[in-house]
Amino acid sequence: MIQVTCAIIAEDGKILLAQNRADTDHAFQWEFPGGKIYGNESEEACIVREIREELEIEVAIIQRLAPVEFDYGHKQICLIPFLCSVKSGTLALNDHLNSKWCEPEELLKMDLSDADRALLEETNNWRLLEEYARKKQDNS
Ligand SMILES: Nc1nc2c([nH]c(=O)n2[C@H]2C[C@H](O)[C@@H](COP(=O)(O)OP(=O)(O)OP(=O)(O)O)O2)c(=O)[nH]1
Repeated sequence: MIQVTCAIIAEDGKILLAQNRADTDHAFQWEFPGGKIYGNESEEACIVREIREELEIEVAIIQRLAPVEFDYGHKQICLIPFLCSVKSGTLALNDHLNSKWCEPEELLKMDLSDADRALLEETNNWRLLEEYARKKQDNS
């Protein structure tokens, strides 16, 4: 089972999605940015590193949500989501084709990777994501 962390980054009531490049496993699909845990790296160190590498953004971790296990047939992943806020940086696309800030409801209309859809279908994850997006709107 491949351990993968992903960041649910909220700003102004919206959540950041990143689109996979054509040469990747889930070409053109949208995902929460993140990546595989290396060696004995902690989940938290992994997500902070991945977002720094991929998007040139420094994030603060707000909360770990429930991981989902997903079987793609040729690979099994455990996707570990973290609610995150932006500390600093300007969004760059070092690894992705595109990015999009989405209202929570809009996320569900996107062509998401299957594991990400499963993650959002967990009622508790969805509730916490919506609450967090709303809070980030009120703060802005
Ligand atoms: N980053 C990320 N990967 C996801 C998500 N959903 C999902 O099924 N995946 C899959 C795609 C890949 O098979 C795997 C993550 O691999 P990756 O290529 O993003 O990780 P990485 O940056 O560490 O990759 P690399 O060093 O091997 O190139 O998990 C998601 O929301 N975010």
